[in-house]
Amino acid sequence: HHGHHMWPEIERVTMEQIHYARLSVEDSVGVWQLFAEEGEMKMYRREEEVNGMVIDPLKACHVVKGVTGHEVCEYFFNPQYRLEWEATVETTTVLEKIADDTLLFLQVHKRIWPASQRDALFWSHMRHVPDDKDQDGPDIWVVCNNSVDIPDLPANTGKCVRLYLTVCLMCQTFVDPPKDGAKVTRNDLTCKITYCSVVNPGGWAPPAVLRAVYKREYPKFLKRFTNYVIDQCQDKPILF
Ligand SMILES: CCCCCc1ccc(-c2ccc(S(=O)(=O)CCO)cc2)cc1/C=C\c1ccccn1
Repeated sequence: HHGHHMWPEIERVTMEQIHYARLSVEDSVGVWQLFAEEGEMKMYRREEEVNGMVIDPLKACHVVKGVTGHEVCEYFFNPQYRLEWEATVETTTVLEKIADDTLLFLQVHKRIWPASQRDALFWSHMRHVPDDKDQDGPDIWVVCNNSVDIPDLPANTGKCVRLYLTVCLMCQTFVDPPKDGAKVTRNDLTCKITYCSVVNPGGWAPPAVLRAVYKREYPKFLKRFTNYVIDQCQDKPILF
């Protein structure tokens, strides 16, 4: 797929998003505001507007037992599972298979009153990156979703307002070695999940409405997704 015309952007954006995902909220530029906390899940946002439109960057940190980062990324990336965990998506279509690990999606989201309905056109790339810090560090799996403009699929021609997103799901897997060389079981697995997103809603939507939607929807979104993965994996062999 390195010959695909989108590949240089895919490579650049993916590596840039991994960099941002690895920054802890403490030492990131700008003030992160903790806006939701449920058990191990902590959700932060920065309040940012671009010409009157809310584009609050979001960073969610979560720790989940019993699954690997590869499994979490597989269920996030693979379109066949999408509608089972994504409650705000009405339709999802793969327009192009850029590579085995890279797809082009057109996605229509459910309308959220009082705003108009949104769609999203984005590439999605899944990648395994060895932790360059220390060789025996946890391996990292990521899925990066990034909006693209395609002349043949112009924005805002139908019923939907085109939203623009950059999303990164980064997962680090930690294995607690079991006693005296016993087989690793799911109880020995811990997955540290960092979900970053910047969404430009496209057309104007009242800032208070958008912030209320995100405050309500994002915690539900991440909890529903991670519970779905735990449920799907529990009686399956571990995918490292
Ligand atoms: C007024 C409404 C404006 C649009 C709201 C909205 C914006 C973005 C998105 C969204 C959320 C997750 C992704 S993804 O992580 O890439 C996975 C692929 O689907 C892509 C897009 C959705 C929604 C609509 C509701 C909403 C808001 C948060 C969380 C969940 N739903």
